[in-house]
Amino acid sequence: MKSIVIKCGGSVMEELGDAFFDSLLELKKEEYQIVFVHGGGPQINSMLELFNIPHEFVNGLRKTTPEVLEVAEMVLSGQSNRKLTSMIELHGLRGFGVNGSDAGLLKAEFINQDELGLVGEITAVNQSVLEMLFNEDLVPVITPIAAAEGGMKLNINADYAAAAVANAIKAEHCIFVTDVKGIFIDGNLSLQLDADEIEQHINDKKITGGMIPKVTSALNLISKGLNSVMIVSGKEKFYEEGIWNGTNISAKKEVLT
Ligand SMILES: Nc1ncnc2c1ncn2[C@@H]1O[C@H](COP(=O)(O)OP(=O)(O)O)[C@@H](O)[C@H]1O
Ligand SMILES: CC(=O)N[C@@H](CCC(=O)OP(=O)(O)O)C(=O)O
Repeated sequence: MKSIVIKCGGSVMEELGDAFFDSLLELKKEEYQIVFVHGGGPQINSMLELFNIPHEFVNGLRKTTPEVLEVAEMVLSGQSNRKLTSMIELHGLRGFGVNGSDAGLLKAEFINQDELGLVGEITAVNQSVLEMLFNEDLVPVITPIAAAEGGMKLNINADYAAAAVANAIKAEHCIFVTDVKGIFIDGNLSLQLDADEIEQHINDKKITGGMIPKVTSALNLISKGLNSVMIVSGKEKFYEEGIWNGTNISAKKEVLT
């Protein structure tokens, strides 16, 4: 069975349109098993501001106190997951929302508790939960909250969560859906970038902020043998008749002859 992991960022969640879902249905027709992992960073920020809870990011990861975790889970699981799962359902697929901490789907350990608080990295993915959903032709929609030892929950960056799922199920593709068409360098969309170029662009501060966890995850996946990783926009068709629109991340750039 071939599968595809689609990470949908909070930046674009409210703007997903028919074009995005047309691409999704095309992939479904090609018999890909689809798995969603979603974010919701901007929505968590808004809710924290509403509650007057200070928020802070360290290297692109949210510093997560117990209070922040409660709001993050409420927004991710209660709002972002619900919205995305409903939209998937409305567009003809059968979405099934699941929190990463349910049934040990995502297991994690602390990254650096002193610096980041309740933030984790995924150590294991319980594939039997996903297989059960695949067997029922359901599309899992996973919230990036994971279970740690002792029943504690940890907040996971959604890009990292998507990469961990793609790696675990040996997906053919991992697609990072965001609010831009792909990676822009000096104002131009890059159709393909390799590991060396990405490292250079990060050093030169041409790839910054929320794009860094995406490219880091992408390179990690490529190094583990995943077939293709793309950064695409959720505002348009990202796949049509075998053609991907966006930035392809590769280990080494193909030399076109
Ligand atoms: N070189 C780049 N090309 C395109 N976007 C970039 C680049 N460097 C940083 N970004 C930023 O990354 C953002 C996407 O990441 P993020 O806001 O975390 O989205 P998401 O919620 O989809 O994960 C873009 O909106 C853009 O502001
Ligand atoms: C640890 C950490 O940073 N977790 C993220 C989880 C959501 C996320 O990653 O959402 P986007 O994909 O929309 O950025 C957060 O709390 O914002």
